[in-house]
Amino acid sequence: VPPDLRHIPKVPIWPLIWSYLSGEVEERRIKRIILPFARKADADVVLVFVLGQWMVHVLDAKAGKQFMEHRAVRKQKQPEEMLLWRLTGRHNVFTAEGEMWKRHAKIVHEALYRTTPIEQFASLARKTFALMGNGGRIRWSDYTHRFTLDAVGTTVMGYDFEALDKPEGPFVKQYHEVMAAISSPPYIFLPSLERWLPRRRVRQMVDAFVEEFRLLLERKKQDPGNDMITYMFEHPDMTEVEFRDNVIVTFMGGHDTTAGALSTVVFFLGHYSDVQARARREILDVMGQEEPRMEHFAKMPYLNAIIRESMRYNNPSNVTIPRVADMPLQVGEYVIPPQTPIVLNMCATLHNHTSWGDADRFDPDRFLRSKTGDDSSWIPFGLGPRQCPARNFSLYEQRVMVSMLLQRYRWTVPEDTIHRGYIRNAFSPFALSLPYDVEIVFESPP
Ligand code: HEM
Repeated sequence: VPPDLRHIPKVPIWPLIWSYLSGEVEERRIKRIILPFARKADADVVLVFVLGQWMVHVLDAKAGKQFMEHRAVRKQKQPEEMLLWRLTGRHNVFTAEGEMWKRHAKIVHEALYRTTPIEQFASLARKTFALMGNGGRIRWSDYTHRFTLDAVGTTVMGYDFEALDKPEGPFVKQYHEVMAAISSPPYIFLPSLERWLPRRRVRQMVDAFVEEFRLLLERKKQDPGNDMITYMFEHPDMTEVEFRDNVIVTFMGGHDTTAGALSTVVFFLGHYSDVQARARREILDVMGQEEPRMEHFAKMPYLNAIIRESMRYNNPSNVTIPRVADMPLQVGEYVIPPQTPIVLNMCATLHNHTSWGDADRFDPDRFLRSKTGDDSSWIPFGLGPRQCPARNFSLYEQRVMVSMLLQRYRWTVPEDTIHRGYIRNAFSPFALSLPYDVEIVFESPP
């Protein structure tokens, strides 16, 4: 450990290395190694060995705010070679900094604000139910991916990928192939491999996919609609490359994350039948058999609490992109030296016993009990100016899907589920928590 970091409690290195080598998912590593260590050390700021360097992990929202809202803090530069950046480009709201970020953020936030289409989410939910028919045993996690892909396609890009109707359609297939190739673990953990063993075919695949987006934008210019791209075009000072990169990054940020959240919340509702029954009573009282409207959701505190609790319990996003500063930073009781990478560990913050009490219990009511201070620690979308610009978009997408499911089906988790005991997430090179093979038994109420 560098001498200027030795004052910070250090998570033991060998269990971490073993965890990386065994392919353990990020969320398990945090709950099994980092959180118990921090609890024993009574620390909310710890050092964690990641990808060959020591990083500061912040496990508490108050300390998180100190650096995530600090003006001198910026995202750490990620390895140039990673093909993920070839895909997203570098001229977008996710990668830009300073004044350039402000410019992108203004346009993307404004466009997203105008694109929270409850009716469109509802129409795609209906399409999903038509495919599910009367129910039966269904691999729900597949449906969530198809639903969110079409949601982001139609609303952000004004383009229907038809992932629900044609899961093997050309665009969807191309997208999955590109993602699988750029997520190859050896190249994620050792990005310089791309220099020594360049993958020409994968580069061509990525470039071809990026070109698809460019063509889509070109077509959109002739055929505007009620979508984010059309609204972005109202800003003629943006370049073609900036339009394209923002659309790709929004498309990518908007799909897997919400799919994971929808898999988790429906799993928990299937697991806790009393929670499901109470939620159904609430939504039927408010909506009856009507289609959801924005004003309905203000009258559904329990549904909102369930979604919040589910995101607290298994947040799709475990850690932020590392941040750095050119000056020393006070974080909690520690001074962090300049250039030290710091991450907000959202998974740990959302399971911190000091803020949440019995953090391992699934308890939506915790959000309904007054004045617990819980809200300030509920940070699944990050913190500060760079927190997720699409948090409302995603929350409404979840509210629409779950409320409409409750109107139409009852469901349970099958006895032989692989998720007995705890919900299992797939391995993700981008440290996401996305449950896999979530099978649910749906039945239509008589
Ligand atoms: C459950 C769903 C989602 C979760 C948990 C989530 C989480 C996050 C988090 C934690 C960040 C901040 C990362 C950091 O600070 O390093 C972020 C940023 C971002 N998210 Fe989301 N997100 C979700 C859905 C979406 C959706 C639906 C979209 C687009 C339609 C989206 C687009 C973005 C973009 C563009 C950024 C970068 C913002 C910036 O750097 O200024 N996200 N998200």
